[in-house]
Amino acid sequence: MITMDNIIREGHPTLRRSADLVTFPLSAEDRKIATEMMEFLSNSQDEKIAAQLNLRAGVGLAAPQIDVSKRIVALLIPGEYEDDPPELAKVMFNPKIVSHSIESACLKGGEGCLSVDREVPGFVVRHSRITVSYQDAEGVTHKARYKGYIAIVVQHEIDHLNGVMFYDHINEQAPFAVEDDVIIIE
Ligand SMILES: CNC(=O)c1cccc(C)c1Nc1nc(N2CCN(c3ccccc3Cl)CC2)nc(N2CSC[C@H]2C(=O)NC)n1
Ligand code: NI
Repeated sequence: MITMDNIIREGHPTLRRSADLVTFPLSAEDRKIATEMMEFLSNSQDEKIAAQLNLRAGVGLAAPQIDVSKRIVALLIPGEYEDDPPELAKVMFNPKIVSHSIESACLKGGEGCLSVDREVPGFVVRHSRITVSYQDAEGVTHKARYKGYIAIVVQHEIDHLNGVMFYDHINEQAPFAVEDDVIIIE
């Protein structure tokens, strides 16, 4: 099971590496990694389990964050209300943004990262809409379009596969300065 002890923190070189493509059919190890990443996100969002295991909540996790330099991303984005189904519950292998809007967006609250044990204030400006190509656990290639909060999360996690941290996108001189056409997501 993945706990915070398995999550590497900024400064660890793996976070700045470009991760390797996953080959198919999946090895038993890669299948296990994907399952455990999803289980971590679920545990991290469960108040009781997160308290017991001292987990920080996350809606996305990339394999490099558990020191596995492979192009695997897990996403678990809850629905609006407690008993709603998740907005997105998916493991993507070899995800790639194949097209995106000209329009940009950012989270009003800024971004947090399980590998960053500090608040880094500032708007992280990203594409507001993206089209992602990825493979599922059977190696079947899919294309999906995302917008809003989900698009932001997917971009944050794909960044991890390319050694990019969210604060690389923050304007140091003016962290909250944004062009007037950037969508600010509540
Ligand atoms: C510094 N300011 C802030 O963090 C920040 C501050 C305010 C608003 C936002 C929106 C912020 N930003 C932000 N909030 C989140 N969560 C909201 C709380 N939630 C959660 C918490 C508890 C239970 C269940 C859940 Cl679901 C977990 C997810 N997550 C991310 N990111 C950046 S993209 C990947 C994603 C991630 O999983 N990070 C670990 N950013
Ligand atoms: Ni992160």
